Amino acid sequence: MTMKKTLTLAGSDSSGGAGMQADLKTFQEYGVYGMTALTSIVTMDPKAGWSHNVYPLDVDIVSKQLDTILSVGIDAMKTGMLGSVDIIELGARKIDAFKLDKVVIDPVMVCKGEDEVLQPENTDAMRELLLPRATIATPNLFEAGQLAQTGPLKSIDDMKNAAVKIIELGAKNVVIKGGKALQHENAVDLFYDGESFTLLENEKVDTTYNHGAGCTFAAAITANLALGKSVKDAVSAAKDFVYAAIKHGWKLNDFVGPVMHGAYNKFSK
Ligand SMILES: Nc1ncnc2c1ncn2[C@@H]1O[C@H](COP(=O)(O)OP(=O)(O)O)[C@@H](O)[C@H]1O
Ligand SMILES: Cc1ncc(COP(=O)(O)O)c(C=O)c1O
Ligand SMILES: [Mg+2]
Repeated sequence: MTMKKTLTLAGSDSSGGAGMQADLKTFQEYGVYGMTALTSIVTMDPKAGWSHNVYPLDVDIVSKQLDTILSVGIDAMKTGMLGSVDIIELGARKIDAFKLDKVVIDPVMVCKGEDEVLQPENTDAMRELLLPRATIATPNLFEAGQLAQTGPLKSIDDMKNAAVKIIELGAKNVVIKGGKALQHENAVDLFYDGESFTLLENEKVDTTYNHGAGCTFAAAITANLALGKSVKDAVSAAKDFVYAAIKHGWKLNDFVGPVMHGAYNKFSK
């Protein structure tokens, strides 16, 4: 039996809901074979309100993981938390060297519940080196404002303006996640392919158990691309997948509630 193969170049979320853990759980739900190049390890401090610490890995270790995986070959890839500018540069070089053409860039800058950009120096490198190589970029509202350098996005018109800038910066497609952050009765995402805008909407689930939603969404897009869907269809399928995951989000402890990565197959099919 042959399987479609996917790569995630991402960080480890020790609490299991986001990062490469979310990616692998999502790939499994789609029946694609997931491989991981780990960039950084994130720990949470239970004595300090679950505040996050990021430990980037040495770029040589990341490079060796990528060589292992790319020697096998992949059908699609995603990036998540990248850890350092060196790792971003490495990712860009490998995308070029292996002519990777289904590339989902999830430009992770913040973790939910944290209000600071974890590694500000990475933002410029992602804008300059990864957007031009993106089949699709999947920023949340905050990240889209940072990449497009428009300041905070507060409306769908602001999202459209930022989407145009992100395409000008080189991404072939972009989906800006309005999610919970946008003041709107629904959870609205804006998809733009450089020609027309499409709004993806569903009910806004009233929950704080949404840890890992963005990673799960980007991983679902990646899996759908690997399976041969068009970019637009992959995004639309991923939106339904992550909606179910959020709807069935659950409490892990007093600080965090992850999405239920497998909820779509369990409850919505
Ligand atoms: N409360 C919610 N109800 C329904 N969908 C949501 C909710 N929060 C986020 N989403 C959706 O989940 C996906 C991930 O978005 P978001 O949580 O904003 O990303 P991130 O985790 O990167 O900040 C998007 O499709 C967004 O619209
Ligand atoms: C390793 C890692 N990647 C990505 C994220 C971002 O997760 P989300 O899907 O909630 O945007 C986090 C947040 O904790 C993380 O720890
Ligand atoms: Mg995110």
